[in-house]
Amino acid sequence: MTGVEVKVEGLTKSFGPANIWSDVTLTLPPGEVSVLLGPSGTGKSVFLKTLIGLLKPEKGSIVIHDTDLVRCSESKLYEIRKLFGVLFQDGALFGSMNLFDNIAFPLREHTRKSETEIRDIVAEKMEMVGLTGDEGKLPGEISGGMRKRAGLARALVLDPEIILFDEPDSGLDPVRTAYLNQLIIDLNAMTDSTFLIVTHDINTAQTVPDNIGLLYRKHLAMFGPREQLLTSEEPVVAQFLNGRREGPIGMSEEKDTAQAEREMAEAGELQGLPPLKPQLAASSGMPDRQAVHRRRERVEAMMHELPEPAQRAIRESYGDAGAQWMPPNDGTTREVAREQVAVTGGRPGAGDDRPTDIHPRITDSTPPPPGRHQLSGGDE
Ligand SMILES: Nc1ncnc2c1ncn2[C@@H]1O[C@H](COP(=O)(O)OP(=O)(O)OP(=O)(O)O)[C@@H](O)[C@H]1O
Repeated sequence: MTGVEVKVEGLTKSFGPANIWSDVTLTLPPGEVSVLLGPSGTGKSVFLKTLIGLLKPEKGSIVIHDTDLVRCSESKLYEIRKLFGVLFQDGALFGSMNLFDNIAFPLREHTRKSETEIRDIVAEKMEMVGLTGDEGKLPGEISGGMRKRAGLARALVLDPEIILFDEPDSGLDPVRTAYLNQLIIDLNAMTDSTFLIVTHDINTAQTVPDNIGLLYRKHLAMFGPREQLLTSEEPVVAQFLNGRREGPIGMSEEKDTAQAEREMAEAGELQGLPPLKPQLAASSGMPDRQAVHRRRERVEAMMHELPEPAQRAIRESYGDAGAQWMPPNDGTTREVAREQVAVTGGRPGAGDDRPTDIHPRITDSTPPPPGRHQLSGGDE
């Protein structure tokens, strides 16, 4: 099942007089993985809760399958909510139920499936997250990483078209986070669902998503292809990606502009961004990630809107083949560039006839990731 597009327009949310964010507009592309970043307290969790209709915004719309969640009836909202799977921070498992019953819970609540069907579905989802054999364990008897994976199996059990992850990496060590990130990419390859991940983990933001958004100063400061944020020269982005004190983000709120500018000037040499890391690819043996191909078409169409560093990074991420479809920097039109692709095998000016790969996988220089069967390793 392919994930669905989520179109958010002009969304504004306040609690009483306290405005959390205003005029948030973004589209989660179907089946792609998006990450939402932002300093603590900027309302990322509130955004997730608003998306699934648990909180009502004052303004704006959230359109899924032609239905505006903000304005639809309660019964329609109930139906639309079934399209969502949510992984809460702690997995949100029932402490007194074993993993099987926890994962079976949404099926027993929302469907009329027989116990035999439920057993098969639960077994399938537990296998997907590497928990086969742990059905009888209680949440209190397993590690935090396993609880996250059990929560993920439960989020998957109704075959959702959209999966929301609220800080999936919180409380996990870097190694478990790396396993979980690989699992997220593999699940995306298996399900082709639309993913939105809220995280503070810079490595997750650098290596997992196709798109990144940043909530800052009560607005969505940015949302676009991962390379757009990861190469952005905005001070707030540099501060966030480098985890520094110097910059516009303060301890409890944003600093005033004068103080931030003073600090930035003093720490001028710290302005740079960390090197761009390659995006994780699905593990070997996994289905091809369909989102990679769709995203490539989509990014091609919007290339001219992106800043030059982002364009360069995208081109580089596709390696030699990137020259095949990116508008060249020499003023040649896209049509001419396409002709050059046809004639020269993709490198304007190159006359050889090396074979071309129309949809090469995003390059990933990391060692081959673990297979599903290994995911439970080391968690006990
Ligand atoms: N139900 C509520 N009623 C009133 N205020 C709320 C409610 N839920 C959240 N808030 C406020 O909204 C703001 C944003 O909270 P939220 O948890 O979404 O931030 P966040 O960006 O997810 O933070 P963190 O990164 O620390 O998890 C906070 O000031 C919080 O106190």
